[in-house]
Amino acid sequence: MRTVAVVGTGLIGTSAALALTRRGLTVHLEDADPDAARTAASLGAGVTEPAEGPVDLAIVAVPPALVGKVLADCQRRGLARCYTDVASVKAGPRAEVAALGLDTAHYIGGHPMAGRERSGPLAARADLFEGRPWVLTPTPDTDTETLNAALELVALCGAMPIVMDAAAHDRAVALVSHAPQLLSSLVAARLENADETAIRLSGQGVRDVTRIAASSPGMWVDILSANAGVVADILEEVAVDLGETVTALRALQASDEGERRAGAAGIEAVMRRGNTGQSRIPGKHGAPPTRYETVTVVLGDQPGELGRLFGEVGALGVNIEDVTIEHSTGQQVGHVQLAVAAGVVKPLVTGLRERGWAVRD
Ligand SMILES: NC(=O)c1ccc[n+]([C@@H]2O[C@H](COP(=O)([O-])OP(=O)(O)OC[C@H]3O[C@@H](n4cnc5c(N)ncnc54)[C@H](O)[C@@H]3O)[C@@H](O)[C@H]2O)c1
Ligand SMILES: O=C(O)C(=O)C[C@]1(C(=O)O)C=C[C@@H](O)C=C1
Repeated sequence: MRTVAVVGTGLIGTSAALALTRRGLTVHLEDADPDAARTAASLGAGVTEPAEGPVDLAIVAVPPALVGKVLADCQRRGLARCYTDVASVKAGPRAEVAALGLDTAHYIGGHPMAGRERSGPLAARADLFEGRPWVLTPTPDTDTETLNAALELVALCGAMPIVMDAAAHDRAVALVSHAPQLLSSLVAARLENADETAIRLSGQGVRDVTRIAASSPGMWVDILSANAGVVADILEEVAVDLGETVTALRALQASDEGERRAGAAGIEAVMRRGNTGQSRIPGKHGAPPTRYETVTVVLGDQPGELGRLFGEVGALGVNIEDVTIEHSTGQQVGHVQLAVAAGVVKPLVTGLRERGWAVRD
């Protein structure tokens, strides 16, 4: 594959385009909003000039409800030999593509399971898809060249292909993406009118749970409209759990000791079920979940400190598996939590302290 067109140069389109240009492919960028395409080009994601002939693959990266319409336009123009999309729901776009009588042999549905709570090209990252699952939903009439082009796209973006049926995909993402999005929004919604003194105490817990509550409402109405029934079923089950949790909490306040014990058992049960569910989430690259240790470094809020820290961790021969940065309101320092393999904690802590870093015990 040498030439690609990205139609829709928002977060996902531009991230894919950046990954592909870095691999030496020629990427042609277009968007209904010319500013978005120009911005993506200025980031090095490709060129805004149209291709002279059909490109090898066109990636339709527009909101889910527009996939059918935009694909129809691309196929009418003969933009590419093969087409894919990246929409967060798969059955709806596929039904629309069929209803519009489009060429289904040269179109394959796709969905990278990576994103951000921000939209637009400026939020794009070339490494957004690295190590992440990327679902492909071929049908019996998908032609082999199209499947291969999509597999090559996934590989070039550093992601892991997962072939699934569109309906099974939609049921799965209802559980691991769509319901969690609404639950995050519901938790964040409690903060809407909360007292400022409470908000100022926000630590990492509430930040972790509410990060995706900053996502685009318009995009999510579009996504949830195409998967509403399954998501509603999951939230109904959550509502039952919530009811039981409230009952357990009330019991914890009872004067009767037996009732209090039952309440504690109820809360412990929900915590344990949560532990079990959380531990099933795969680690990097789809590998079994790995237990990393956390080393917390206190960092002065000055330019370049983070880069210097990462450089020195690298010089100590330690691989950073994940990183979380916690800034407390009104503080001039941040806490950088480095997730590293358990075996390297001791030498890392010693090495960093020798180099003058404040490492928390
Ligand atoms: N945001 C995420 O976390 C995420 C993750 C995976 C997949 N997706 C899916 O990727 C797709 C794009 O999402 P995004 O987050 O990049 O959104 P975005 O809002 O950042 O970008 C969408 C872009 O599509 C453009 N567009 C709209 N109509 C168009 C048209 N008719 N022709 C050409 N361009 C048009 C918009 O101008 C915008 O630049 C969606 O289908 C979404 O479901 C999103
Ligand atoms: O991490 C985020 O910010 C996301 O929005 C990612 C996320 C997800 O739920 O995992 C959101 C929707 C997409 O369809 C795929 C990925």
